[in-house]
Amino acid sequence: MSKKLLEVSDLSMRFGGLLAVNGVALQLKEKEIVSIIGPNGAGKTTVFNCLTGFYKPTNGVIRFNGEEIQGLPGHEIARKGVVRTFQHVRLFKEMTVLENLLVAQHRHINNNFFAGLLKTPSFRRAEKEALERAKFWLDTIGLTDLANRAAGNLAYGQQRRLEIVRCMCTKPTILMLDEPAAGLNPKETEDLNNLIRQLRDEFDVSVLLIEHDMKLVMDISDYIYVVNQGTPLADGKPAAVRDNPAVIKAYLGES
Ligand SMILES: Nc1ncnc2c1ncn2[C@@H]1O[C@H](COP(=O)(O)OP(=O)(O)OP(=O)(O)O)[C@@H](O)[C@H]1O
Repeated sequence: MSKKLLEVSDLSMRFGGLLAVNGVALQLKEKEIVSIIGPNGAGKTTVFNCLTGFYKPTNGVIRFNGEEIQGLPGHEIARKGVVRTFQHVRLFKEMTVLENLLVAQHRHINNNFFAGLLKTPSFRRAEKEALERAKFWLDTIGLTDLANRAAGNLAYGQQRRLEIVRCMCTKPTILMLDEPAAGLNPKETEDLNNLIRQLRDEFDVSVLLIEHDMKLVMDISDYIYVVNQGTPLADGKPAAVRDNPAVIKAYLGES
């Protein structure tokens, strides 16, 4: 049986009078793709923000590899191997495509100020490895020819893919994607679907996905959690969730 990586129980987040997340529980096992879905404002991104240390949850336990991580600062959670993309593209748009991937690895390269200043052999080696890793990921997503282009000048779908491999440069255990298909055309969404599967199959990441594109969610997810107004509504395998009357009602009730 595959190992549980992430275990969340009774997670709540209150903003003043608003209980944005109310008793959410979820699990993610090794090499699984798990989605969180729900109508607009359901609390999905707030769950991500709690898991990645952007918010300190009001209540609940978040275990990563058995260790409680709720309330830890974001950089510590990222260092443990839990990394994310955002709902809106957050690349360094003025920097080149390649530079965006190098910056992501600064922690590995610049870990010692004097080593950097003196360009010691270990520093040079780390720099070389970072460059090789960046080139590898550019090749994987077919952006090698655009390595020296400003990231902001890439097509939107390319920017989305670049953001994902920027996370991969830090060798994550859990990759969290917040609406990665938003704004993509059907071909780009298909490419995204293949990329996520490739990352899981070849690079052993486990994926937590927030997504509104139901075709993608139903196709790619091993398991789905549905939240509505901050509260867990249903969870199960894609077919069971798709046919769940409460889920259908929550979505149809939205329009
Ligand atoms: N920092 C904050 N301060 C106050 N309220 C917030 C904050 N962040 C989120 N909220 C509120 O919490 C609720 C849940 O928002 P959240 O962004 O988590 O929903 P979502 O399910 O990700 O929505 P969408 O699908 O539209 O992105 C909303 O009512 C939102 O206005």
